Amino acid sequence: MQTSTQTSMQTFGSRLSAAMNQHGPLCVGIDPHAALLRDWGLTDDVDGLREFALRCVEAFGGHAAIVKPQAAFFERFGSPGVAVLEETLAGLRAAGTLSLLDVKRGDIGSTMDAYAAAHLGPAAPTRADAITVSPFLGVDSLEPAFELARATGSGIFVLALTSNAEGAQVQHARQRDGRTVAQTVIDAVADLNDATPADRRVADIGLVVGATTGEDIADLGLGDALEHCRGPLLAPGLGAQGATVEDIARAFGAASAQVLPSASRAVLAAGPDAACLREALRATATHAAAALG
Ligand SMILES: O=c1ccn([C@@H]2O[C@H](COP(=O)(O)O)[C@@H](O)[C@H]2O)c(=O)[nH]1
Repeated sequence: MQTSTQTSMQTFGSRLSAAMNQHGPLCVGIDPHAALLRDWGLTDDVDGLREFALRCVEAFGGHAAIVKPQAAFFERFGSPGVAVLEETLAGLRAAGTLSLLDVKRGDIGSTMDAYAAAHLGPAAPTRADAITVSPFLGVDSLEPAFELARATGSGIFVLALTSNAEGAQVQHARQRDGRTVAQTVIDAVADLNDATPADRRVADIGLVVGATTGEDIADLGLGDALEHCRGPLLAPGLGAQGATVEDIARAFGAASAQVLPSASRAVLAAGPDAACLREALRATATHAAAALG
């Protein structure tokens, strides 16, 4: 039986869809690389990290469909860096902006339960509206995260076809039934999203499909499966990794309306001025909206 909280709770898919309509289909990353800290005139330490991350919150909060802090760049400073991550996520929440924490978690179910609680639990210090997860211990091992996401109106993005060339070693491999590993992940997510109302632009469980994977989508025949999975398709690799929004539109075809291109360095290079960062975000989001329809 549903509780009154569950019935009144908005799903992640509907919140994301509204944000994509309002701000354009773009996910902007907060990736405080050492080189970017230097370019912004900041020190490569936790003070520099905090200044960088809070400047991004100021620039993107209220202006982006969704913001994706990359956990690794915070964790490299240990617990003070994680405290900055908590502050960053809280800042985005206060601005009413969706957050997607890129942590790529994946483990046996009993441990996955704890990872889910750490990032999707209602009172967790590093809670986000959505997280990235790795399915390579089996998509079913991620069930505790799917379950908590359903209970809290959060989202999950499952790695399927990543933007790096090395991903092919695993993701293009074929199983006994002839399907690639990538296709198995996409089909499993389609099953999870099966009950999503037909009028919803995107469902709650998404996939990560790199913006750079256009030829692979075609060669592996994944276009239809991506469209039918109904989930948002996070497409990292825009800009710094060489992909353009036109590449994305060509590669994803009929699934283009579900695509959420993601750019970090390409937008962050406009810093450190918050107005310049916001302008770079707006220009990229406008371009993406025009290309993806
Ligand atoms: O397949 C993947 C999955 C995740 N990422 C992450 O996205 C950003 C990309 O940053 P750019 O500066 O826009 O290249 C980064 O956090 C990656 O870890 C990805 O690139 N590909």
